Amino acid sequence: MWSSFRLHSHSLCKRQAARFKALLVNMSSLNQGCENWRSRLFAVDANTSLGIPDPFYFTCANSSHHLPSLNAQEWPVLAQGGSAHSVCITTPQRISAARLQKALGQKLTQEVQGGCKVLRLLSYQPQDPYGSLQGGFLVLNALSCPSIQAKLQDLLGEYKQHIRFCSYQAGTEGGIWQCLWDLNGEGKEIERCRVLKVEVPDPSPLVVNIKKSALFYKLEAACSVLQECSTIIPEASEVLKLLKDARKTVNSEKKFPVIVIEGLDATGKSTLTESLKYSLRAELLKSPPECISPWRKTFDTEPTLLRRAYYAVGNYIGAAQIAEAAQMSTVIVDRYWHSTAAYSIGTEIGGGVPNLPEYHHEIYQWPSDLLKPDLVILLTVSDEERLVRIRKRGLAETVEEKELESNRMFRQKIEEAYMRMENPGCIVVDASASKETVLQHVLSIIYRHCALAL
Ligand SMILES: Nc1ncnc2c1ncn2[C@@H]1O[C@H](COP(=O)(O)OP(=O)(O)OP(=O)(O)O)[C@@H](O)[C@H]1O
Ligand SMILES: Nc1ccn([C@H]2C[C@H](O)[C@@H](COP(=O)(O)O)O2)c(=O)n1
Repeated sequence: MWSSFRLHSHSLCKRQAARFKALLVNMSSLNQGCENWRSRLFAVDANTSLGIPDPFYFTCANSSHHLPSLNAQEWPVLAQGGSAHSVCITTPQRISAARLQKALGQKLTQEVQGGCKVLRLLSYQPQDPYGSLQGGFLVLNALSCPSIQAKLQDLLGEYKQHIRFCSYQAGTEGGIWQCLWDLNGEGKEIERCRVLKVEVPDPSPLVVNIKKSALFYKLEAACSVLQECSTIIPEASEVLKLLKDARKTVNSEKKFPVIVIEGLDATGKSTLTESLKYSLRAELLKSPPECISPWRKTFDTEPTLLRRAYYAVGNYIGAAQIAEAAQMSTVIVDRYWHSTAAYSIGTEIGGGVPNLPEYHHEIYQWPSDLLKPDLVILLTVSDEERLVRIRKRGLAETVEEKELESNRMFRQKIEEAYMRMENPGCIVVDASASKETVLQHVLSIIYRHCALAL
């Protein structure tokens, strides 16, 4: 529709062209930010507990006619008479977009039950993956339910200025059609186009999303998120103030080694770091640093973008404290950058370990402006032993089998992400043995790597 307008406008007189321009402006607002929407590449994230083990990708027909059409059989919900709808968040302001993504996710999951699967959807324009990335959802309903579209339109009505709503239908020729809906007024269909098959795109929208909103490889990038949200979350200004104070006296030359202990919850980090502190007469620092921990709960309830910015800035505040402490003694750190990265990657990539980006991918690299430790130890224990330790600690008494299974996959993914970190990488230590055995094992590694006298 857009391209045919442009072609004809060449032959229009000035007045007609002006009227035409006004019509286009009108249409663009009607289309809810859907400029070039047909050239977008979509990624639907995996969700093992919803039975989608791998991500899948598609685009819609425009100039890329060489791509094959997606067959309705490839989306079984459509082939079997169910329905599919997508919601894309078009608001350009990233804090609002992140908060809307979280709110919509909760709303959709709560309100469209009964056979519906709400999957995370990301899309970008291939010529500008980072600048055009948008989040959203694909709602799959296995049951035939004619009222689902009306229900979704109703549910999404209050967000209509900030979203693009599409439905997907099986065509008589066996393909799939994407229909764009106008949520204003009568909720009319604006345009439809064929859904085309795409191979795994490079870069994957899922990875672009990690680099854009979950992992910050420069302090500046994390700070700008906290700055932007400081009007709505005053705690963000407090964190920035503490960062400024901490970095007033940064020592870049370490005189003593810095050793980081990493691992999943209840693998024995606190137990080991306390023992190391005593054995090595070292300073023990924790991450996030104590000075910002009063605001941890606040950021933990915020969307990924804000939450990870908080932890990232926490690492830089921690780095300033580490640098200072390393002037006087060996420093032991309970969690640091690898935790921020591994948990972000594990959370942002759906499904299991096979969906993680390959070894040596740039997302596994250390931020160039963050103080590097001399040694990173990753503690691992079996799932069974970890559960025993959690139960003994009394924090979680019962875990449903299904949840345990999906958590297991999640834990494996985080642990694998830890192991793929580079520069510095992690030395993996099986921490299933007794506390004393683990301590002696780790001490021997420290002596070997950090040239400390026995
Ligand atoms: N080697 C060990 N053998 C048996 N139990 C252990 C061992 N190390 C730690 N524990 C016990 O396991 C529980 C969890 O240990 P700890 O709190 O040190 O783990 P953590 O990794 O610091 O956990 P979190 O990250 O959740 O704070 C504690 O009850 C602790 O006493
Ligand atoms: N430097 C850090 C430290 C912690 N986190 C995040 C990762 C987990 O979500 C959580 C674990 O912390 P714990 O419960 O062991 O205190 O905190 C991070 O991202 N970066």
